[in-house]
Amino acid sequence: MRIGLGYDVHRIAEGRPLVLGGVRIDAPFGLVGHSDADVVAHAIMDALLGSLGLGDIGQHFPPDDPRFEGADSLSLMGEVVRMVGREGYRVGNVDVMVIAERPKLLPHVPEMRKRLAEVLQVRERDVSIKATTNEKMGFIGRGEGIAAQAVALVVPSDEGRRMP
Ligand SMILES: Nc1ccn([C@@H]2O[C@H](COP(=O)(O)O)[C@@H](O)[C@H]2O)c(=O)n1
Ligand SMILES: C[C@@]1(CO)OP(=O)(O)OP(=O)(O)OC[C@H]1O
Repeated sequence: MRIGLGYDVHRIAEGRPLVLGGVRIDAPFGLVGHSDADVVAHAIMDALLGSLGLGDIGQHFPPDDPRFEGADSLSLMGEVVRMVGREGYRVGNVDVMVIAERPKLLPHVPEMRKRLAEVLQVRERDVSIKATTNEKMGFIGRGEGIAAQAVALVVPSDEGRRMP
């Protein structure tokens, strides 16, 4: 079993879509990025890559590469899951902390878990998404950005899956 850590942050702007954990959230603002700027997906991808010493997402999906302009981060995550598979591992579980002053994310967590579990090829209970505000402090507290932290465990592919 191996563990990895991921972190990402994107700036908030009006007129951009807000996509978190693969879910389009109705909000008067979104996140700025070359891709869809899904910080939750990006933090998980970096945690998975880190668990196996495979570098970071920028190495695999360069932010200046036109192929990734407006990219759906869940489809990039699918590629990372395949990389994990090629190393002889599968995803065990992931745990994510989203730091956002607004909007309220709790109502969207079940859908995020569902979408992420499909791509990560795990049970929904193996995808944990938690949210916190920054108590109005700093750039997140002022509503200038949203950040996410993730840890991921990967286990050898031939290790049996525990029954639900
Ligand atoms: N964007 C957010 C932030 C927080 N939550 C939920 O509210 C709880 C309290 O947050 P505090 O920052 O005041 O501790 C938190 O535990 C989450 O359940 C949320 O849904 N969306
Ligand atoms: C996935 C990528 C692709 O451009 O997304 P970005 O929106 O540029 O986001 P960032 O977290 O700054 O860098 C990761 C990139 O590899």
